[in-house]
Amino acid sequence: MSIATLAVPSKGRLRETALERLAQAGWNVVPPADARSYRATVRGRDDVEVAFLSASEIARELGAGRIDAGITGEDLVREGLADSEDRLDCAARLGFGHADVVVAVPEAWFDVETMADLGEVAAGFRARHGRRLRIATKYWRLTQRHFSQEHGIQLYRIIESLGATEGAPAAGQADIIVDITSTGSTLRANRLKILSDGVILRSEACLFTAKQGVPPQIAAIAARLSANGQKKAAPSR
Ligand SMILES: Nc1ncnc2c1ncn2[C@@H]1O[C@H](COP(=O)(O)OP(=O)(O)OP(=O)(O)O)[C@@H](O)[C@H]1O
Ligand SMILES: O=P(O)(O)OC[C@H]1O[C@H](OP(=O)(O)OP(=O)(O)O)[C@H](O)[C@@H]1O
Repeated sequence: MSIATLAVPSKGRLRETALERLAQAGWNVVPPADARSYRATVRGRDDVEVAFLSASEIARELGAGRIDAGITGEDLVREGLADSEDRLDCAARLGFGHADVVVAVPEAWFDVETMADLGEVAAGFRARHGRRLRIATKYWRLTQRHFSQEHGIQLYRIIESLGATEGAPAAGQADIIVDITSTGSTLRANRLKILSDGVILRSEACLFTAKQGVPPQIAAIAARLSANGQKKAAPSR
């Protein structure tokens, strides 16, 4: 059997739980002897190699076909790769790292509750303000798809935001935002509200694989992770 490569987040909020879930499914990742190394092994297995990469690098490496599987956030895969739905499968939803990618507008926009309302605002924006509606986000691909393809809204400008996106409207850098939210407290603190049909993606950590040519050892761990995830989602009474 040839060696399959599985990528796991090297840092950040997904790393520890990803390693825990793998261990529960029977794969104990053995940390590399040299802490600076980004390669590790799985105890008792010589048919798997573990690569520690950042969560967004995992999406890129899956897209490039350089790894057989990777645990990362669905938002990073859908945003990072143009054709991810055609090429990659979420082979196991892992039940952690939950975050929604949402469209949020200032709470003070009382008349704007839906994407259709926002479309009307966008259409009249230039006439009223002399410029297009500005959307601060780092999710430009998901934003374009949601606004242009799904809701037919074409008149807007994306302002690239790499941090503190929720602060952009108050700072006058943008009018509205597209960002992830988990507890909602950052949106509330910045007096932003989610549109009723403004949830673009409900993301969680997943084990991603290519749609075709999945090595058998990866298919096996995906099935165990998936079964364990379902047990967690529906605890017995
Ligand atoms: N409250 C949250 N804030 C940000 N990301 C969250 C939150 N909850 C879950 N996530 C998920 O965690 C993932 C990002 O993890 P993390 O922030 O550790 O990586 P990162 O630092 O963004 O990665 P990289 O270093 O590659 O940019 C995303 O898939 C995101 O959806
Ligand atoms: O809905 P909430 O629970 O408030 O979480 C959402 C916030 O958490 C994340 O930021 P974080 O402070 O973790 O920094 P990051 O953007 O660097 O990940 C994210 O970018 C949001 O701003």
